[in-house]
Amino acid sequence: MAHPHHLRDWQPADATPAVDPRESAALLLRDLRTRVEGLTEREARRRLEVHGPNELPHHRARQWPAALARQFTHPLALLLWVAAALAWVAGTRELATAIVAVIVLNAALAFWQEEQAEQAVRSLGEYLPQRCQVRRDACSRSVLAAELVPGDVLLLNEGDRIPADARLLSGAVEIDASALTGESSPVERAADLPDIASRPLDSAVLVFSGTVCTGGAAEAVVHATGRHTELGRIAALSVRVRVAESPLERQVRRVAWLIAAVSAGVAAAFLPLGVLAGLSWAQAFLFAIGLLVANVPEGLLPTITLALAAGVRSMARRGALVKRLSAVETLGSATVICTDKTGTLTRNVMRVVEARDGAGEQTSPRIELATALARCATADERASSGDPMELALLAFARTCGAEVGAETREQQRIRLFRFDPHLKRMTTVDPTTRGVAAHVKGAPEEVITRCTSVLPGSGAARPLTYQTRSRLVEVVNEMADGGLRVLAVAKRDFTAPPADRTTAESQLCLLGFVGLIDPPRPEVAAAVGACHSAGIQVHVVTGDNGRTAAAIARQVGIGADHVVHGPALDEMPEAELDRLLTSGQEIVFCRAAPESKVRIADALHHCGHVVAMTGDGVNDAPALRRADLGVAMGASGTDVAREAATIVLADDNFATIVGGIEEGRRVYDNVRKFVLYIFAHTVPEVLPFLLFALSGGAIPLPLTVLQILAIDLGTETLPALALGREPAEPGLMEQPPRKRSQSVVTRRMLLRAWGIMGTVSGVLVLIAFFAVLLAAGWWPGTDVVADPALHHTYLQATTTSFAAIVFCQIGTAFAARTDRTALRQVGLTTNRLLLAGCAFEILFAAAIIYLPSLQAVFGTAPPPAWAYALMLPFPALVWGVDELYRYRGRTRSAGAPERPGAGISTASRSEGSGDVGRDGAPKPPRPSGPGPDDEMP
Ligand SMILES: Nc1ncnc2c1ncn2[C@@H]1O[C@H](COP(=O)(O)OP(=O)(O)OP(=O)(O)O)[C@@H](O)[C@H]1O
Repeated sequence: MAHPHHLRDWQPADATPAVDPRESAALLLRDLRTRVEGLTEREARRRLEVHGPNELPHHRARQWPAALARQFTHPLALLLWVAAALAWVAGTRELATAIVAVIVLNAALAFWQEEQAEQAVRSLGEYLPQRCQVRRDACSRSVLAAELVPGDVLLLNEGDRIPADARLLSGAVEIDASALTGESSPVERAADLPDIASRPLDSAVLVFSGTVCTGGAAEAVVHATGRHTELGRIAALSVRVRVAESPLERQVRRVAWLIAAVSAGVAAAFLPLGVLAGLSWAQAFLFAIGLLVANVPEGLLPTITLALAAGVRSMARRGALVKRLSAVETLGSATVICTDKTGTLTRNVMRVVEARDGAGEQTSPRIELATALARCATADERASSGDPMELALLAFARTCGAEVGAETREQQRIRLFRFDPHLKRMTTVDPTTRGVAAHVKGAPEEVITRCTSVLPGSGAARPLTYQTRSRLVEVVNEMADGGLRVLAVAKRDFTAPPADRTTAESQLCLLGFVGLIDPPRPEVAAAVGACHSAGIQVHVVTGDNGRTAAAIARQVGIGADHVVHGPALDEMPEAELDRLLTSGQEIVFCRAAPESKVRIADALHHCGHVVAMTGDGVNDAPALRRADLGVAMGASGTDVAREAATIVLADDNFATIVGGIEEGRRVYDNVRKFVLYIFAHTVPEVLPFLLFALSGGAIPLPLTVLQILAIDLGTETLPALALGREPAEPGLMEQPPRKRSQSVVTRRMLLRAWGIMGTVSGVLVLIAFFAVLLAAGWWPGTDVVADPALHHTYLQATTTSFAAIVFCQIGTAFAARTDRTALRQVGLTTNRLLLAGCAFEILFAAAIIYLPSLQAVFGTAPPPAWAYALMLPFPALVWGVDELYRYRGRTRSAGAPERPGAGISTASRSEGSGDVGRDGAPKPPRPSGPGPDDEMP
């Protein structure tokens, strides 16, 4: 862009025009060099260059030096520092150095992992940039909030986040300024209120960036953007992303501490044992430290954070933006989804497919009906902005010959009583040739009760009789049963504008009904099926008619045997609601007020469910906050809902929630695989030490301390990380949801890690060790240090132990890839990272065994070739025994009675057409009962 030089040289800081936003609107417009019609697009671009983007300066969320320092000072690291100091004091400088190297490496790795996690969450903002409506070149358009400039005319609506500081020009809004002022009750702001407040924040004509519009509509002129706004000045950046510790991380931290305490205990116990076995105190001390260092699980926590962050990333790719790391995990344990209908289950692309006259008959629509629809709307067909339902109604009105231009409509309109989700109707008062008329549209039951006459397909209006009324109810039910959204349209003529809403909406003449079709999204039925086999129930909570909602629900396979009407829900006692929600039926809550969602979320939570609740409107915010997982609509939802929610669906699609649940389950599973793998090495590492101690020194130590360090902190790291990236296991979505209280470490996991894979590895390692020693003529009690020939054999034997553990851990890694299924089903090569990790593991081990410089440090000597032949089957043996254990588990559970939670899938399949329930109602998804997966005490 060509700019005069003086403009380009301007610093944004000096560029704010010195205006007083509290002067009169006319003066302010003049000072900002703008008009009610808005800036021109070209001028807006120019100003953007001058004032800079409407963004707050990014101060990095994390101060990296502090974050790095934390990695060196967390309790587990401190434990290692103590060990290093002790090693130094004991005179073993190289061990001390090795421990310090371990601390540094670990800190670097943890820092990098956390940085990655931060980055994953931070970048989410870029997926969902805030947009706002402005008027430019006299037309309304949607622009990025970051491109707003002083002088822009903002069009504010219910649910919008205020993107900049502005002065109202017309209209009135209700503002929630709690983010800025801490005041939680909404305040009234209107263009024509007197401005008598002492501080600008309280001014009745100003609105500020960072607050939200919870009701009403207004136009306002922007006077400050970016860091010149009040929000920018107080630098109270509202933190959108919370990186609080998740329950999973808390649990793992506990486990890490438990292991650290056990290792410290084992190390302390080793001291006297070692001395009894004939070691000097100094040597025993050294081994104790080695044991301690080897078993402190330093890498556990950051790796889990990284796994969660990877989950956040891949969910974002699937269209679900998660604002909190822990939500990934919560999603994986969801047991119930409460979903909206329009836009989530359906496509929100509406079309009028049926019209009836005031008597309920199918005739060609009269112009009165079309005119009422054209007048009673806020959408703009030409700009295709506004509610999709209204756009469909306008299109229909146009084909019936009505004038649907938004501009004339708004100019002529005398009053607008907005759509209210509680009243379920809206009304406008517009001029007619003979005076004025109130045009009403809304839910049929709300409108019919306010009618006293009907307009048939031809001829004059006639009184609404009792018979006609029952006929109308039948007609509406018939239309709704076909899945149509039915709206009633009515009008009343006045000589002068009615005084209030009640008058405008009384003694109406029913003009007819329109039925809109909104087909289900094609992918939803499969997603609902997936929920059912995963033991997840789906309830529908909608403001729409029960029959319409039930019809749509059935089309996508949701049970919908029980339809609960809003008023009935309001009167239902808590106990009955709890009973209903635990009955295992899938329920359609219809004509529900937004507050009902809070009640449903609370009741479900009370019954032990983990609830994902969707919402899009301002009134949904409390429910979104209250549910375990608030899910907001990214495309059609309001800013308010998006702020309150934990997850934002970029595409508003129900199927995306289910994708998120699968992702959450996968991440949780992978963390467990990773923990299993890390745990399994304990036995083959500790067993040699115990043998040495218990034999009273007759058996030389089969493994050195530095070799243990090389395994735990060298060869094993990459395969462990790779397990965190394992693809979803087959049958993952056929498992019932896990219990909310279930611990990551279960008894079954410990049995596999220590009892099966660990024990097998331990035995194999000792076999290899003794084979090398015995082959060279060693016998228990022979001193391997005194005899130089035997000493070399001893070095070869310990190296063989080291190599054997590496071999066994490769088998463990492959076994850990699956929790229940056979590895054949998972596929041997499906985790490329793991293959690479194992290759690294082997290269690293080879370097330690064969590079002379490393041989000196780690005390290694290349084992004889036949020892490798002996060890070659080790991976297959370790994996094979675990494979047998899993096989036994599968055959057992196949013989056992069906697990609860899988009930839903069976019910829905056996009854066909997704008609879940009836008598064979699905069981509520109860996570698997006590069994081998029993929680840790
Ligand atoms: N713009 C409108 N004008 C008049 N009536 C409306 C309008 N929008 C909705 N209604 C009526 O109010 C009822 C409830 O609408 P609301 O938007 O609250 O439902 P909802 O909860 O969004 O439904 P869904 O779950 O399908 O998204 C609708 O069934 C319809 O009868």
